[in-house]
This record gives sequence, structure tokens and C-alpha cells, in this order.
Amino acid sequence: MILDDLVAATKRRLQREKEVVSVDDMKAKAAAAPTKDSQAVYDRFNAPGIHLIGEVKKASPSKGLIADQFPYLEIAKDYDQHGVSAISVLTEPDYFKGDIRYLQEIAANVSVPVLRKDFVVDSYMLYQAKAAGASIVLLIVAILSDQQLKDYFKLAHELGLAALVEAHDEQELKRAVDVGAKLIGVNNRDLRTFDVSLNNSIKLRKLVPNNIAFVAESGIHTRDDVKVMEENHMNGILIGEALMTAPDKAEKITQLLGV
Ligand SMILES: O=C(O)c1ccccc1NCC(=O)[C@H](O)[C@H](O)COP(=O)(O)O
Repeated sequence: MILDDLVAATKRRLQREKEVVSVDDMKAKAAAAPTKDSQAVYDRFNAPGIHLIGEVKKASPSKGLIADQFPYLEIAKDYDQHGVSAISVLTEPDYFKGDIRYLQEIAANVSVPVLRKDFVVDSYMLYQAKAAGASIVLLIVAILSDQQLKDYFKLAHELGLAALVEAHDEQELKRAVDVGAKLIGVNNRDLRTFDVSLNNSIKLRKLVPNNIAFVAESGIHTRDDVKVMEENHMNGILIGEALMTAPDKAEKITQLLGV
């Protein structure tokens, strides 16, 4: 399964990264970086209306190369200036052609919170995220044990990072709720088959109390898709491909949000 490959590649990468910057040095870098207010992120998504997370991604396992030209900083600034509530930056290099340096540069140049979109399997990645200026980290339930999920969720908050806890089915959703997630993302993409169904987030939204902000992820392309998400009480939508392939990002955001 692709998630197993992603986890294995991430673990190999971390081994190399720790040789360059030791765990203690990364912790010191994280401690030296400004601490953000995780509650402010949660409040942002709980405010009325639907909140768009615009994603900066060059490639993905399901789509291959998405953006041949990849002026990531310009794209992020464009998102920032045209109404996104947060920016998701892929930092996974092997399958998404991402880089933690993209996040670092983007976080230093935009006003909205920045999400580290990666496959967190080690606390080192949370220290890296804080050191790079992220405000949010993705915790994917499917790749974490209950203990890891609990530990990383706690550590994220100690570092001032909000956690977007991602689930795909009812069982994973229960684990997200049980850990105390305040921001849950439900992926419409089945990562085993790459099939996308907006019905997945619609179905699971009903199982989550309204005091937990809920983000529908993947496969959202049009204003009609967004309307369906609004009608089904999503607090947020995470959109990658539709924005990355739009020649005019500002126009696409305006269109999607219907403003
Ligand atoms: O997109 C993939 O192929 C993929 C494969 C394995 C793990 C994660 C994957 N995608 C990450 C995402 O969740 C999406 O980048 C994000 O939700 C945006 O989706 P989209 O709007 O469909 O680009």
C-alpha cells in the first residue's frame, strides 16, 4: 500500500536528516523559534463560514507531476492575498517533490497559518515543523499507533502547534475523536485505491460533534463541490490540485468560495 511505502521512505529520510541535524540540535532550533498559538488556529476554523486551506504541491502519487512550473513562494503569497484561511505545504520529497525549506520560506512570508503536510512518524518531525515556522501539523491516524497518536498530539500542543488529525473511515474517526482532536480532516481519497468520493467526508461529518472543526480533504474542484461541502456543514476544505493547475489562482479562489 502506498502509505506503507511513504512511511518507509520517511523513516529512511529521517535517518539521513538526523545525521545532518541531531535530535538535540533540532530540539534547540524548535525552542529558539517563535511559539504560535494553537488555539487561534482552532478558533479560525470554528468561525462561521467555510475556510479554505490552499495546498502547495508539485506532485503526488495519484497524479504524478501536477505543476511543472513551481514558484512555490509566489503561489503561497497569491493564496495568502486572496482569501485562504491556511496554507498546506507538502514537505515530503520522494513522492510529492516537497521540501521543508519550501515551508520555511512560505511561513516567513505569509500571514495565515501554515500546515506541514507530511507523514509524521517521529517526534523529530514536529520539532522540525516548529523550527521551520509551521503553525499546524498533520497527524494521519492510519500510520500511527494509539500511543504515537497520543504522544504526538500532546507534543504538538506543547510546541504551540495545532494538529489536523486525519481519518478516512469511521474507525479512524473514532480514534481521532478519542485522542481529543479539535481539528479533524477526512480524506475523500482512499489511499489504497486512489478513488475519490466527496461522500466520504459528507458521511463522516455527521458523526463528529459540532465543537470539533471538520475539514474535507481532496477531490474538491468546483464551486458546486464547495457548495455541497457548505450544505453539509464542513468548517474547512483542503484543496490542492484544482488550485495548483489553475492558471489564475486568485480567480480560482474567488470562484470556489463564491465571493
Ligand atoms: O494525493 C495523493 O496521491 C496522495 C497519496 C497518498 C497519500 C496522500 C495523498 N495526498 C495527500 C492529500 O491529502 C492531498 O494532497 C490533499 O488532500 C489535496 O487533495 P487534492 O485537492 O485532491 O489535490
